[in-house]
Amino acid sequence: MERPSRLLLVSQLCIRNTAYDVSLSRSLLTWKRLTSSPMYRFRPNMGHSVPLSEIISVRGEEEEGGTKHKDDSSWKKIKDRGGQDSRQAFTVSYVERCRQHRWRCAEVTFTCPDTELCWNWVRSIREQLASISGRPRSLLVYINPYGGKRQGKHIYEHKVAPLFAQAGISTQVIVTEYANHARDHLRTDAELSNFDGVVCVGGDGMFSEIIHGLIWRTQIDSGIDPNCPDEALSPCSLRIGIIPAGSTDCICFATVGTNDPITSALHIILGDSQPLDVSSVHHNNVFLRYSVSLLGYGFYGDVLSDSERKRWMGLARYDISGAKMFLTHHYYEGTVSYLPARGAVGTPRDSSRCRSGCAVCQHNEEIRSDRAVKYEMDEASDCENDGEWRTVRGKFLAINAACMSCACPRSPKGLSPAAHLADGTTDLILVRKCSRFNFLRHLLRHTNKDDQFDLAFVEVHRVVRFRFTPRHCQSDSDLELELLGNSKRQIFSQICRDHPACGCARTYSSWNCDGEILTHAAIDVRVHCRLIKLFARGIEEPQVFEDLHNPCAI
Ligand SMILES: CCCCCCCCCCCCC/C=C/[C@@H](O)[C@H](COP(=O)(O)O)NC(=O)CCCCC
Ligand SMILES: Nc1ncnc2c1ncn2[C@@H]1O[C@H](COP(=O)(O)OP(=O)(O)O)[C@@H](O)[C@H]1O
Ligand SMILES: [Ca+2]
Repeated sequence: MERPSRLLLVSQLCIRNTAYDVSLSRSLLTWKRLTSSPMYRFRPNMGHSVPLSEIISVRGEEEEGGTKHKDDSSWKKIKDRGGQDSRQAFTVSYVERCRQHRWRCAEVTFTCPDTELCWNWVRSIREQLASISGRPRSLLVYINPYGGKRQGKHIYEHKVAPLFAQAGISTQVIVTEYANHARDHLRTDAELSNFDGVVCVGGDGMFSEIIHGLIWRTQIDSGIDPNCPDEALSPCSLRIGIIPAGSTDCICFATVGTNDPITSALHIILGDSQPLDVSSVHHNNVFLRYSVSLLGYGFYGDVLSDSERKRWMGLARYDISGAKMFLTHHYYEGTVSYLPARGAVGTPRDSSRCRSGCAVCQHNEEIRSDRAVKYEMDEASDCENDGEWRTVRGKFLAINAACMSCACPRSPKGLSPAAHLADGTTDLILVRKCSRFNFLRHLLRHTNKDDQFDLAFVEVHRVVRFRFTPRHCQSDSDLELELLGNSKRQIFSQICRDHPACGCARTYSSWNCDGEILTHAAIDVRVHCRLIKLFARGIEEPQVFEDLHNPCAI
């Protein structure tokens, strides 16, 4: 057969005793059934192509009596029915897309007429895989054994470790022994130069530990003071992988489209890279925390504070605390000041969504860096000089900021469906005091197709920085009246008296910062564009023809 110059290898090989034309180029592995067989002459021959970038591994294979013995180091002979060595075979593992953004590892075994040809195929595919840049060879893995349903260790050992081993990735695994173990290890002890990335097995709280360790370490190594809210932070070079094993798994869901451990492991193996915006939170020029997903005061802060006392309930704690906080219907008074995102493409009310290779994120990153070069100053001073602070005062049921959509199984479109992962902005959502019925309408819209912002008491702004100052003394007698005024409300105030720690009679709420409680109510928040990178690629648009050929997708 004539070999076109762009192809590295072309051969006739067999898949399950059927002959195929198989070719390898620098970007694709393709196999197409030979049509010479009369049996197949009248059937469509679509062929199958796998991008090299989606091949996980190639290995030699030995089949004996129906049992496969796998050997990664070399190809092996396949015995025919009479036990004679007759053919050689190799198996290619690759990514197959299933429903709802899930990926699986598919395999195809090619048998070859002779040893040398088989060796040639294995070697050529391995050479091409080795030339792909960005695939991790060595990872530092932290497992929270107590996250979510306490399945972190099991998930890692049974679903993830075998895939990493298959892809030739070496790992150092640390099962955490206490809260902030991973954060502190990353801050000071970990020898990071030995690794191409860090993986966390757990939920949003565990991921938060990892970013706090990595960002802090990067700033200290770069001589940057993390306590100064105006400092431009240095981006982290190590990528982070999330194996979801938590309760909400919002960061994984919003960056991959699913909270499936195998899918996440495959994104890590392929070496995907997705930059993420990070907000820094300060109080009186003292650093408090970083946030990548939800920063919520009022409703979400109260739900988290209440749910932490119900950890023993597992995942149901958020539903119970959510219902309770909805009934208490607490509002908080204060002032929100914000700096709108200037010149950025996109608004929180857009119908388009941030997807893999998002043009809005790319555009906004370009204008941001152009502006930084033009003014020769860091982003903050640039914005502060040119931007115009706006102020909103009032009584709020919730003040939320979402750096990303915050999509999660509980709310598949998220808190701010049109927010972007890496555009340098956060969506500031202000839910003013309203009736319980209206608040319920707003909440329910997080779970259906209706627009949760299309309500008179909700406003949303795309911002690069904001501050919140709570009203210091609750002199307003409204609150008392709300709680004690009529018999119906006394029922709710009773709930509060029975649970004094729930904060129902307080002036202040706390902030829910990616699932961690911040007790300071007055905060200064600034978005740092693309401060960290994940082993992810953003949510992929469904492929139109994918389902026709892929049994796993149907
Ligand atoms: C009547 C139906 C109401 C449905 C409202 C649904 C709105 C859900 C939006 C959820 C956004 C979640 C953003 C992510 C938050 C997580 O960081 C945090 C901690 O997660 P984890 O570490 O995995 O436990 N989760 C929460 O704060 C839970 C919020 C649940 C609110 C009901
Ligand atoms: N070994 C440990 N023991 C106790 N807490 C831990 C441990 N490792 C991590 N944590 C803490 O557990 C909290 C919840 O973890 P996470 O993995 O996010 O689970 P969930 O999604 O169920 O909240 C985080 O705040 C994290 O700091
Ligand atoms: Ca963003």
